[in-house]
Amino acid sequence: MGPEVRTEAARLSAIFEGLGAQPVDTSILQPADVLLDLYGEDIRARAYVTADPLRGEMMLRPDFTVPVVRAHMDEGGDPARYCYAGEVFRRQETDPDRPIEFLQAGFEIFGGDPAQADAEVFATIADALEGLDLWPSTGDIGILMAAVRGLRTSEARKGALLRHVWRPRRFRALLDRYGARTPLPAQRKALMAADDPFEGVGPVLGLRTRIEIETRIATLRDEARTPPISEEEMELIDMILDLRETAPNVLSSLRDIAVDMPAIGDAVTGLTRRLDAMSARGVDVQSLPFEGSFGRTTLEYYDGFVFGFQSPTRADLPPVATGGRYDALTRQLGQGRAVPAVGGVIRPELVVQIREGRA
Ligand SMILES: N[C@@H](Cc1c[nH]c[nH+]1)C(=O)O
Repeated sequence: MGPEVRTEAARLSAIFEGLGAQPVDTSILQPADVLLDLYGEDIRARAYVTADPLRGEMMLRPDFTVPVVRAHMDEGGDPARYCYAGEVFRRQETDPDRPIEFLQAGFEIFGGDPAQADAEVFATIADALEGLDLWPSTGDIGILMAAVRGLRTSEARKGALLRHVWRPRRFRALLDRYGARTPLPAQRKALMAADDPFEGVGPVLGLRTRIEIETRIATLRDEARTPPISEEEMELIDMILDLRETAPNVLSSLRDIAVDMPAIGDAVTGLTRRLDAMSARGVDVQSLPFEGSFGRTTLEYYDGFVFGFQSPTRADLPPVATGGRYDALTRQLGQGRAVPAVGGVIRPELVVQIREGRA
């Protein structure tokens, strides 16, 4: 890594510190058994995990956010803001040109008004990247979550959809099944119809007990008896997933959708307030892109505003900056306490690479 990269990381840290963020460090080796699940499927597959004889499973930190939240929930008072710069580690499964170890310079805001904090994080990162002509993307996982929670269907279905919000393909498949757009697989249908599913199957082998299997079949039967999600609600969810427009146009579509789906009302008000706060900070909200599905494939702790900045001329590079809101993560690590929180990171190596490519 060249000295320019360290200089760039220091420049970014100085910007965050200038906003009152307290510099923090986290151990490179983190407890995997406690933390790894919080990242979700993608990172779980990409973390470097090792075993320590006394501490159990350890991993090379895949990011700073989770360790910083953990430390804050253990010992910090609200509100608080932190910044950091250091290496994170992620396996690359397919692309050998992507680094497995890279620097992140970032900051996190705990507490305060969520719309203001979202706007501050986004505007600070946009300003820090000024001159690189990057393209922003934004989204809001909270809108889709609110829509799912408001569906007129069983809690079991809502729970399953919420667990898969970050996995678009599985979410789609589940939704289409619940909306009766795809039929039940033949085998499942036969199982549902059988008077005694154990008849003629011989002794119960395998890892699951008979009681576990019976409970699972009862759950599947409940599911099969639940009426399909209405076509009207299916279409509203589709409309949310397909949103891809400037933020003001998305906002007006969402207001229309909220008439038929009042459950997203608060999330839409939150988006309105965020856009106002962003505009007050000089963000060009009129042309800001917003996608209903943005941020659904990365970190599973995001549950509100999400954003990224990408080079339009270097689409081969990963996003230069990413971030988002993760209120629920603070509750998971807070032992009963929770605080609204948002943050973002910039990758100094990519900033230098793009800047040099343009020089
Ligand atoms: N930790 C995230 C970025 C982030 C910081 N704060 C919120 N999000 C990442 O590694 O992509």
